[in-house]
Amino acid sequence: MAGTGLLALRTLPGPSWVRGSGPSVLNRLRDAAVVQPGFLSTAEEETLSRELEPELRRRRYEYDHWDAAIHGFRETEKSRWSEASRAILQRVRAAAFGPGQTLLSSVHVLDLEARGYIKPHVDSIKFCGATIAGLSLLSPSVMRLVHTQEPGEWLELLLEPGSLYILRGSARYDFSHEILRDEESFFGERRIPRGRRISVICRSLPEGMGPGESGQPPAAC
Ligand SMILES: O=C(O)CCC(=O)C(=O)O
Ligand SMILES: [Fe+2]
Ligand SMILES: [Mn+2]
Repeated sequence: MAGTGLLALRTLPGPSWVRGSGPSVLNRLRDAAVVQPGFLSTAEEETLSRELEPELRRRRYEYDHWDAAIHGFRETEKSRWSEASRAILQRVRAAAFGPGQTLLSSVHVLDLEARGYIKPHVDSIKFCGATIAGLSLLSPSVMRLVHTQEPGEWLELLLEPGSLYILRGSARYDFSHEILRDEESFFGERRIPRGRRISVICRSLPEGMGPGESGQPPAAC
């Protein structure tokens, strides 16, 4: 019979929605790249998608330039929300941000179609502060983080619908992040078929910048 000690050893590498190139990077990013599966209830997922759908549908998917980070997407910066959605966003704030952090006044809503994807990038340090927190709706996806100086160091996050991810500190500044396209959408051996995915992303303002001084952040921050 296996003792509890052995069981603990076997499950040590971390939660089943985070994988990495090794124990050192998993340990270092333990609090910097976080996934909370099931953060949203089914009712909350529906509240958000019902509210977002009509606004998104007015826009056309963009494919843009060969060097753009995001392909097959439409997006909006949303600052007016229903009361039910405001309560959800308040929970995100409490879960992801510290009391000293100010958030960008509008929330980034990104709709990736089934063949849409996001190439590796680091969010602009001019417009975004130390913390990025995103809710995922509709389709699961895999977010990959790769160290910008040490490409052998990586992390993969399994983002199920209803999950919240948080990137802060080193995960946000020292690693690029990307959302894998359908053909490459694997979490380890496990195939994660990509459908349409909507993300709702809250970001902190760069330190020392008041809410009125942020200027106009670019569409994809
Ligand atoms: O869709 C997401 O969760 C991430 C989007 C992203 O990386 C960005 O807009 O900079
Ligand atoms: Fe990003
Ligand atoms: Mn961006």
